[in-house]
Amino acid sequence: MASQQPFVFRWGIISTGHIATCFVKDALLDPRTRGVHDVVHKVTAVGSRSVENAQKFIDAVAGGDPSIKAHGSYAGVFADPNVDGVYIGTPHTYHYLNAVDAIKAKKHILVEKPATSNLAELRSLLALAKEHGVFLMEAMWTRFQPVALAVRSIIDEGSLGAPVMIHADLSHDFDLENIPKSHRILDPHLGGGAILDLGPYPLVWAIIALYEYPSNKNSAPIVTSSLVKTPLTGVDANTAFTLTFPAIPAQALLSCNINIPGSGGPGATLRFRNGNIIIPSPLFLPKSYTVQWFDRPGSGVVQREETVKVDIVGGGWHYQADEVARCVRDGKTQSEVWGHDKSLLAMKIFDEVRRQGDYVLPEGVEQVL
Ligand SMILES: NC(=O)C1=CN([C@@H]2O[C@H](COP(=O)(O)OP(=O)(O)OC[C@H]3O[C@@H](n4cnc5c(N)ncnc54)[C@H](OP(=O)(O)O)[C@@H]3O)[C@@H](O)[C@H]2O)C=CC1
Ligand SMILES: O=C1OC[C@@H](O)[C@H](O)[C@H]1O
Repeated sequence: MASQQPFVFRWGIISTGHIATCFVKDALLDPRTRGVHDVVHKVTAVGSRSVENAQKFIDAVAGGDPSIKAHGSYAGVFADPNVDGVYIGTPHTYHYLNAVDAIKAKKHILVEKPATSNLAELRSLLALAKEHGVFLMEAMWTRFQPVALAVRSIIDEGSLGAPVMIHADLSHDFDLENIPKSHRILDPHLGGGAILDLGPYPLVWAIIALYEYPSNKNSAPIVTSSLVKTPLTGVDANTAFTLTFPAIPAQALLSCNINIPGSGGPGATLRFRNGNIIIPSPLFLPKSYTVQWFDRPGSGVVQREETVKVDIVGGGWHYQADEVARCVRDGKTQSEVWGHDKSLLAMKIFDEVRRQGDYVLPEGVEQVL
């Protein structure tokens, strides 16, 4: 019997910065190196604000592959008939406009985190995607990685009981004093600051452990937040936020910082009635997890502990690409793992965190209010 051919997904890449490089390197890896046989990825077009940069990117990241077309505009990629879907790797505050143009050209979309600058933009984008019948997913790569999938099944299996509290932090020292104020992490016009850039990662673990927990029934949490802004540009440098899920009941205590390194301790501790799950740093790409079981519920005395290490070939961005290809192949317009409800929830939380911390994006940045 002839073996079934894998589904080929043809990507157009929007922008040529850091994350676009990471994504394309992973997309070009042979999927069989991660045990994937049903989908493959082809990069057929790269769009940049300059055609020279697009070609340089193809030369540097894709070995100058002559089958990849260099476009001197993003619009060129949206109009390219050899593109099934686009990967959008521009700064946060461009995601909405870039995705709108792509949707109107009937391209499927994988858009970097955070999906948009605010909730209103995302609602508008999803309505447009629905109207045009295209697939759209926020690139929440961590949710598709082996550790996240394993943690989900350990929680489902039930021996840890109900979640009670999760602690999660992602910190990175961006050397704020020595980077230009126009850097995307500092510039409020680009949605700079900790919450929009790093916030999605502590949040993804709260979503896995609490929002997805069956008794929560997909309810949105109550949010509190506190921000310390950098005097350099006024964006949030240190952000703490809590999420309370009354239906479980359980809480998350989350933080993100752009002017200190990670603590070196666990990235996240998921605390249950009967034990803990410990996720090492960095929270966006954990390579192991530890499960602790107490001798009896609530005792805190660890009777058994298991650490599982995972091997990842590549940078870990390809798992989300596989999800996009499979969903499109199967005629879906959203992922069941990282569906629109989760991106909407994230934007709702980030809006509220910014509102309580009085972090207002400059006038004209948000396209929909
Ligand atoms: N999933 C992950 O692990 C990561 C995700 N990200 C996300 O990716 C996005 C981009 O981050 P990153 O790649 O680090 O950023 P970079 O600054 O490295 O790249 C951004 C690219 O966007 C394009 N661009 C379009 N308009 C502008 C503008 N006004 N200013 C600057 N660049 C512009 C440029 O490409 P060109 O000149 O070719 O048009 C530029 O190279 C962010 O939303 C971030 O949240 C970032 C890092 C890691
Ligand atoms: O998504 C991300 O993960 C790693 C961080 O260093 C980066 O700024 C962020 O965008």
